[in-house]
Amino acid sequence: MDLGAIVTETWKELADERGSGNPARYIPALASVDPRKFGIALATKEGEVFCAGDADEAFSIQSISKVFALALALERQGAALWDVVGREPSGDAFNSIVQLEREKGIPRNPFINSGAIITTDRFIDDRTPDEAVDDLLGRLRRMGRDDTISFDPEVARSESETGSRNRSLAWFLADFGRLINPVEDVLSVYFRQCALSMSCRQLAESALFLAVDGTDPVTGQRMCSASRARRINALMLMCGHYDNSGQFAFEVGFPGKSGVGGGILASVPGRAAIAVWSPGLNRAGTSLLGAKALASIALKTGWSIFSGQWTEP
Ligand SMILES: NC(=O)CC[C@H](N)C(=O)O
Repeated sequence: MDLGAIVTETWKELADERGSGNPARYIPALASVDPRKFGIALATKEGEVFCAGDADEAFSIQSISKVFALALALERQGAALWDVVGREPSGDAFNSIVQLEREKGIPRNPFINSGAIITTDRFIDDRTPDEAVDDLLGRLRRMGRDDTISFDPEVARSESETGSRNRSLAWFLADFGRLINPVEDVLSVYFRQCALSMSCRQLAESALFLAVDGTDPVTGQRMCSASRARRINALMLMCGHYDNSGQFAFEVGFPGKSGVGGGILASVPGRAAIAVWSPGLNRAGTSLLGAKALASIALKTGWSIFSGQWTEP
C-alpha cells in the first residue's frame, strides 16, 4: 500500500469512532470545538504530504507548541537550559505540582507544564513577550509554509482567565529563583504559544526538522542541530504524553507530543512527520482517536522505531 492509501484507509477505518473520548473542558474556549473533527496529515522528507479528513482545518495545538519552544530555547541558551529542566519522565499529570517542591523547582522535563513554563522563560530571554511571540510565529510561518499561521486570542484569553494552576506553577518556580522574567510576562507568552492555531498539514510540515537532522528538508531552514533534534525525539518518546508516555510508546512506537486540543504530533526519524487531530482525549490528555490512528499507521508502514523492519535512512 502506498502512503496516500495508508493515510486514507486509516481515516476510513476509524471514522465511525469520531466523537469518542472527552474533549478538554477546563479551558472553556476548547469545549466548544466539534468533537467529531478528525484529520490526519503525513509529510515525508521528500516533500510529499498525504492528508485525510479535517487535515486543513486549524485547531488549538496547545502542548504540541512545547516542542517548538524547546528547540528555540535550546538555540538561545544551549545546554545551560538543562541546569534548570530535567530530562526524565515525571509519571505525573501535565499540570502536577507535587514534584516541584521536593525537587527544588527543577521540573522533571520540558513537556510538563512547569518545565514548559521555564523553557518559555528562557526562550523569551532578554526580549519582550511580544518580540518572543513574533519570533515563534515567524519561525512557524516559514516552516509551515503559510504566513497566516497565528494564535487564537480568544483561546489565549480563556486560558489566562482560568489559568490558576499554571500561575501557581509559575509562582512556585519564581520562588525558587528559576525564572529570569516576571511571572506574568512568561505566562503571557506561554498562553499564546499554547493557543497557536495550526492544521495537521501545517504541523506535519513544520515538524519535519525533527525527523531530518534539525533542518527542514523542503525549505532548507535549520531549526536546531542534528544532535538536538535527536534528543528532542528522545524526550518526546519518554515524556511527550506525560503519565501516558509508556502506553503511547507501547501502542505506537513513534516519538510524539500530545496537546489537550486533541492534536498529536509524531516524528518518524529519517522518514516523516505525522500530525493527527481528534478532540476527544483519554485521561492523560492524549487524543484517543489520534493515538489509534498513529498506531494503525505505525503498523501498516512498519515504521515504529522499535520495529524489526527499521532500516537506517
Ligand atoms: N497538555 C496540554 O496540552 C496542556 C496545555 C494547556 N495549555 C495547559 O497549560 O494546561
